[in-house]
Amino acid sequence: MTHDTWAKVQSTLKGALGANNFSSWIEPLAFSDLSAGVMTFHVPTNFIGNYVSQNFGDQIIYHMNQKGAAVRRLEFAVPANKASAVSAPKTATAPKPTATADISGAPLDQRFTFDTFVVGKPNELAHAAARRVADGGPVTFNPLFLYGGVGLGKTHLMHAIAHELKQRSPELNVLYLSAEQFMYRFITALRERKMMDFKQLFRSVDVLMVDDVQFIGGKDSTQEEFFHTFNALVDGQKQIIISADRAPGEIKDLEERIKSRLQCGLVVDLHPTDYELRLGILQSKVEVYAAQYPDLEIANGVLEFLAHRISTNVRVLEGALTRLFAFASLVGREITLELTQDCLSDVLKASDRKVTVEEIQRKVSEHYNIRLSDMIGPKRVRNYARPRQVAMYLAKRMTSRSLPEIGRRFGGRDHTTVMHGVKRIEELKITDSQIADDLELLRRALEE
Ligand SMILES: Nc1ncnc2c1ncn2[C@@H]1O[C@H](COP(=O)(O)OP(=O)(O)OP(=O)(O)O)[C@@H](O)[C@H]1O
Repeated sequence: MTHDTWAKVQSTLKGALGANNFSSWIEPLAFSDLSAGVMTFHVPTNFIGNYVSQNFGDQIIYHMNQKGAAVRRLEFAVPANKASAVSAPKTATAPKPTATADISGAPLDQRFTFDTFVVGKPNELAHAAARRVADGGPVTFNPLFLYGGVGLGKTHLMHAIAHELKQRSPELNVLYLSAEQFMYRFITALRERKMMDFKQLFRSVDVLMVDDVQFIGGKDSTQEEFFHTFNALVDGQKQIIISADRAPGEIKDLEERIKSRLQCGLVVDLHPTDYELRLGILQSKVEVYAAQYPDLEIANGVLEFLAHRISTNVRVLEGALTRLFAFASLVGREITLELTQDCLSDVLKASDRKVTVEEIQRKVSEHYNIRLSDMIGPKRVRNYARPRQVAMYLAKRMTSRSLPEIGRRFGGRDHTTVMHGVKRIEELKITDSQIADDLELLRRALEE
């Protein structure tokens, strides 16, 4: 019977989580047992158990209960024959999922601290506001509302605040959870008729952090409960920190009264990263990797290349670097530009800003005030040759075109000519500040 229920829940989860998430996280779970409200799964590794417990635990419990199985808690165990292969503890227990059972929120990522957060122009205000809240003391703005696009550091900053607050005042009751978890807890409390406990629980915290609050848009009863929780905490001078992917006023299907409450404190946004911030983040991550892979060398220009080319979000940037280091260590080679382009061709393609070689040629000829036909044409006088090399360099750096492809677009030149041009500009960039300035200006103009 329970096997059938689990099979049904699996198919619900497949729809809810998407095929990729499903095959990565839910499929590896082997249902083992359900007794006294504890549902046990066998998992291939503790990592999977922990991840599922943190990210999908509440949903699994919710759907199991919806389908009539009384589940209060999940447990994940690595079967004995596999356990010897992993060093982590044998079982991973889900954070107690019922709202009435405890006050634990979602776990905090130990890596998300202020120390590891790189500050640049796009996020300096959000960082300063987060620091202020993390300093504790009297509540000056309530709530702190952080918003910005995907992967720009909202969760990182929230966890950093939580770590800092807990370190300064271990007695503080800091609760961090996603809006989705808030909803699941609320629904569970309703179903189990434990709303009083739920209310008490949420009103007893000193600091409440709710991530991705846009999730409650359109969920009327959750909004209502969130509104009351919010008011009670603000009245009690408790700090609230909220994040969302957009400004309060722009959250779809969110009641006006909630929008206006969310705007009462300090609303700050994390802007999309700029080149300098991306480079700073890459440099700081490389320091971490350097300790992990002491034998790996990274060639000059690789980080700059990645910072140019991957501008979608920090998560993608980090993922690219992780992959690059893993790949280089497998093949035991230095991380060169070529290796980077090989290893990350799909990521680079996906985040291609779609700057074309033609655009580069046009911008460069305008910049140096020469005719496009002269830059592409056969003349070798320096007035044309240098801008041509600059354009070749930018084409290599800013597009995913290969050397022969670039050569073809420069009047059918050979790939070795392009390679020579790229190398020459790389050298001049260091010795000739005029060239370095030109490159920077052109890059910015092309990125716009
Ligand atoms: N300024 C930064 N310095 C260092 N790491 C950063 C910075 N900004 C983001 N990151 C890293 O990028 C990844 C994504 O960040 P995070 O999860 O905080 O994004 P988010 O804004 O909450 O995204 P989402 O909208 O998807 O929830 C994390 O690994 C985080 O550590």
